[in-house]
Amino acid sequence: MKKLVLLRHGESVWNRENRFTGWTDVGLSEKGIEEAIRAGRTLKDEGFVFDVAYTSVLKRAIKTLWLVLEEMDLMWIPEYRHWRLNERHYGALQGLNKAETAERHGMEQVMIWRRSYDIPPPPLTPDDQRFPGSDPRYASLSPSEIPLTESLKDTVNRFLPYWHETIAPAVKEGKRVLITAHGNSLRALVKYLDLVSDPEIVNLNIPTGIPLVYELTDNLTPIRNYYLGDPDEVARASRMVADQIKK
Ligand SMILES: O=C(O)[C@@H](CO)OP(=O)(O)O
Repeated sequence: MKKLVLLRHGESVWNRENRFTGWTDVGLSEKGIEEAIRAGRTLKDEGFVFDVAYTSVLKRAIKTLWLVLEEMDLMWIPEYRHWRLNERHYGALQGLNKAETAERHGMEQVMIWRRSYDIPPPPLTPDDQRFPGSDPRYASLSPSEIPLTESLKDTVNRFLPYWHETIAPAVKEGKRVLITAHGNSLRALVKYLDLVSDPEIVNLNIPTGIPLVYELTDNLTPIRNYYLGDPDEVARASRMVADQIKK
């Protein structure tokens, strides 16, 4: 049996302000730092050890990884950062308050932008200062790989090549893998691993800073998954994510 641990970064400053974030590179809030340290402590107390870690090129996920590894006394293991693990690009919604956006456009529309599988939020224009085209960390990407917006389906499609080429082979080879990433990039991976249907994925919300453990067969078919946390607390935290568009 193989094990894989997924961890959404701790609360970010824009999570606290309830703003759509996407590829915006915001840091962790004080609470987010505490959540990451707690996640590291829990993993250590539960006897987890990692051989390698993967994260995005966004500092809220990188910092979460660092805090976890520090807490576990595993700062020496290899860490790989890749843009394919980034949060789903939120297009022209990036920076807007979620509840205010729902007031302006209606809950139903925002729910579609936020959670539908294949309808993306309104796109940025390439001259928008939020467009990541001139950010040096994306300099090696082809123009078609730099998003103006993304649906969850787009996120699945750009995440999976890295999963198949890099992460899955490491897990198959017996490496104990930790992935620290984002609410929607992890939803993309969960959708793929658990064969979640398009309508069902709408209801999946991943809370910040709570490790999600996957037990997998040698072929990486999921056997079961569970959060390392009190189930009531996990349910409450997931509901809070879902409710961010309510006032
Ligand atoms: O703003 C974002 O990038 C994501 C994650 O924080 O938000 P949501 O849960 O609304 O998809």
